Amino acid sequence: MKAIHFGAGNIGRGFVGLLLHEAGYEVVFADVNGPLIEALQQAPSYTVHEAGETPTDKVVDNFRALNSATSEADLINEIATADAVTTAVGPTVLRFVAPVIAAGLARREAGLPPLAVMACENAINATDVLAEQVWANVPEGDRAALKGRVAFANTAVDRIVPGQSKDAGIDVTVEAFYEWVIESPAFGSAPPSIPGATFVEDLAPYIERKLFTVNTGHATVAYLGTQAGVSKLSDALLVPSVADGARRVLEETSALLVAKHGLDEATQRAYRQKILGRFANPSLPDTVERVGRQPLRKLSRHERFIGPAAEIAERGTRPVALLEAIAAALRFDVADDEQSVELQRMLATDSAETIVANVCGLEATHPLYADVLAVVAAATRL
Ligand SMILES: NC(=O)c1ccc[n+]([C@@H]2O[C@H](COP(=O)([O-])OP(=O)(O)OC[C@H]3O[C@@H](n4cnc5c(N)ncnc54)[C@H](O)[C@@H]3O)[C@@H](O)[C@H]2O)c1
Ligand SMILES: O=P(O)(O)OC[C@@H](O)[C@@H](O)[C@H](O)[C@H](O)CO
Repeated sequence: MKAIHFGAGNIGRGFVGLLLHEAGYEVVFADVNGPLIEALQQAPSYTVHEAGETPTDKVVDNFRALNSATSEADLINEIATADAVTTAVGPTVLRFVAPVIAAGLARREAGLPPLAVMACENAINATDVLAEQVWANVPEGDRAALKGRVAFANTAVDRIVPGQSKDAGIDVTVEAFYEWVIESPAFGSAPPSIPGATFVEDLAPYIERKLFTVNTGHATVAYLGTQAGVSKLSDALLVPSVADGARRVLEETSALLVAKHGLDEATQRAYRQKILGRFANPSLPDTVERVGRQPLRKLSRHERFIGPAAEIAERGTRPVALLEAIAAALRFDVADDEQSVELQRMLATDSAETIVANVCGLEATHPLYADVLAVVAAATRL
């Protein structure tokens, strides 16, 4: 079995690549980072260090690596004969990998089993977004013929993989916990064989539970921690106001998830407590800068803050802790984060109305609008 994995970064090497390797796939990493690809090409293996109370090392071998910026023709041929394509490049990068997947499909022999395509990004229905972009790169007249050659499945991936130290090379330090949930109906009776993954009929409750608990909580700790002057993520939870803010945010999103998806309240309480414990793991060298990265994405309409806050407001409740977290997110000012710089520029030059419309995607008639407008107005420097 062969899998092409786009994005040989933290989660790519430390999670998706590892689980595909353990499932018996030969993994072909594709990335635009030239030095990273060269390092992977020169190494017979790399090690995933699971940090925690019982540190464990796992060795990944049987992989190859291709520079997707300079070896496009080779990559297309690899996709044409692969069993699976996965991505962990970031939701905004999917449109750049879509054309090469489309070209690989066009080369694929009709007799081969459908190519399993799974985007492993922190976003609701990321594979649907990728699929749309792949089909946009296939001439209309060819689409019907290629439909049977591919199966697109949404997934939810969960493992904290922090930024790696410069001397780590291609090895990766990760937390021990992981969860990969894959929506199965697209595969019919032949889902890919990935023993480390869980296959479910409907991903919606799983991706929302993950994004609105793990990622809402994580980002809250990052933004409140930044305001408290802390850099290491686990240290932020030692600040009582940060821990309290995260706890209250997760109570709000949990109430929504329980009401919306019928989750068991006690199970959800245990889930969020476990997650706060994962954030507090001092063996993980994670930072508020990484977890808070790309605040414009994180403040967008269907993401971890506005997404649940909007639904809570639609149900007639005011999301107080989420609004406090949004206020902290607006203050995220990190010089080497392009979106943070852009956000601060907007706060200095644009009206609150423009920012709420363009960043948060809320219409003036929405029940959350006035509250978000007030929070943004307090952060603008006009
Ligand atoms: N790190 C985590 O804890 C974690 C956990 C779950 C999900 N995720 C999600 O996984 C995705 C990747 O996150 P990460 O932390 O691994 O980031 P990362 O920056 O470590 O890795 C992303 C990789 O994608 C590569 N890339 C960028 N553009 C590309 C292109 N056009 N073609 C091929 N490769 C390209 C980059 O060079 C980089 O190596 C994000 O969507 C993130 O939300 C991350
Ligand atoms: O990757 P982002 O920027 O969407 O979010 C940052 C972190 O919250 C995220 O990477 C988590 O570590 C991960 O989602 C845990 O599963």
